[in-house]
Amino acid sequence: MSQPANPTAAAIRFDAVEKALAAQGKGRVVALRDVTLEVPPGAICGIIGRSGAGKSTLLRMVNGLERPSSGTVTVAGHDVGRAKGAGLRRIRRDVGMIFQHFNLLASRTVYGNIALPLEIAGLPAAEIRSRVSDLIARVGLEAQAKRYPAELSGGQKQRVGIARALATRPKVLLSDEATSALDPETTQTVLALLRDINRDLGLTILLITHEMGVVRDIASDMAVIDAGRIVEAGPTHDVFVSPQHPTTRSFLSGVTGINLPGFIAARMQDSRPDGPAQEVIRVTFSGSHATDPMLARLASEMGTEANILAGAVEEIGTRPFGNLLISVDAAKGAAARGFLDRHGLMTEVMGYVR
Ligand SMILES: Nc1ncnc2c1ncn2[C@@H]1O[C@H](COP(=O)(O)OP(=O)(O)OP(=O)(O)O)[C@@H](O)[C@H]1O
Repeated sequence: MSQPANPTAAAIRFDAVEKALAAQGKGRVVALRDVTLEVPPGAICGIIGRSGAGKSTLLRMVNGLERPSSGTVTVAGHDVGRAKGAGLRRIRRDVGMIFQHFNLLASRTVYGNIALPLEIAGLPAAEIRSRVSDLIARVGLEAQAKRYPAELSGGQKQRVGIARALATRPKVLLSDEATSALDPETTQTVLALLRDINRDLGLTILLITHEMGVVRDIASDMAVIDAGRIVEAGPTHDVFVSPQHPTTRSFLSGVTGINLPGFIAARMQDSRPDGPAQEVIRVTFSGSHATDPMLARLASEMGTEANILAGAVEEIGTRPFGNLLISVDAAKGAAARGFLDRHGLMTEVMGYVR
């Protein structure tokens, strides 16, 4: 078996991973196909996909809950798929996990839940006390330390989950839809906590989600999974600016503030109609580009008036990213796009309206 040239370079690495599962009545289901993906140390990597795309299967391979049918999964250079016994336990200590429904023990307090993995690992009582106190402070639950899960809000429960996952000082944190059961405001506070942990502890985070907003708000890198295949991957900013795959685009249309007004969407058609029509163009820009002067120049230099239909500027990481939907006279569409492209904006024809 060939080994990667520098097996420690990536925190997590999937090499040509396939996973076939025996499904009742359906024969074999191929959950993952030829998955190759590298997560650099210290990255926050978001994996997005629809229900059944294979996200959970992919995540569960990182702590050995699933083994590849073929291919290799390594964590910090250790082959998880082939590890057994003490070797597998050692890898699992390096990999913490948090869950959508928190998976806390109802019979234990906040303190007791966080202490559990340390008790299992057999740490001395004094060491457990000191570590748990530090973790409780880190996740901001000092006032709740003696409470039971039933007395906590969803956000507080997830904080306990995060503290428990960090107890064994892992190198990697896996997040299985950790904010899916939370309201938008609580989601933001939990994502902020994960960002702090990533920054302060240098922890690599691999998270799965079906929400592009989560990827936008936290992930430095992302991959899109569709029917068991990685169809697109790269730095989050780059994927947002220039999505290549239809699945990525469909996920993006929900978050980038570029949904067409209903009365236009209803009249859109794919091909240019005969007679006068408007071409609807998506304009994407990143960095410090300002579109206003560019649209003014489009009018003054090209004689093409653009109607602004929708738009939003957001921040991904620390870099601005903008999306604008405009319409121009279809007869001048190609020239307008050429002008905007030449000036560093990216354009794409969305369709036509009469
Ligand atoms: N234990 C299993 N036995 C048989 N098939 C399975 C098993 N687990 C998952 N599958 C199948 O593998 C495919 C991928 O499932 P997986 O749970 O990884 O997707 P997912 O993207 O996490 O979906 P969701 O977001 O709904 O949890 C699906 O077709 C699913 O039905």
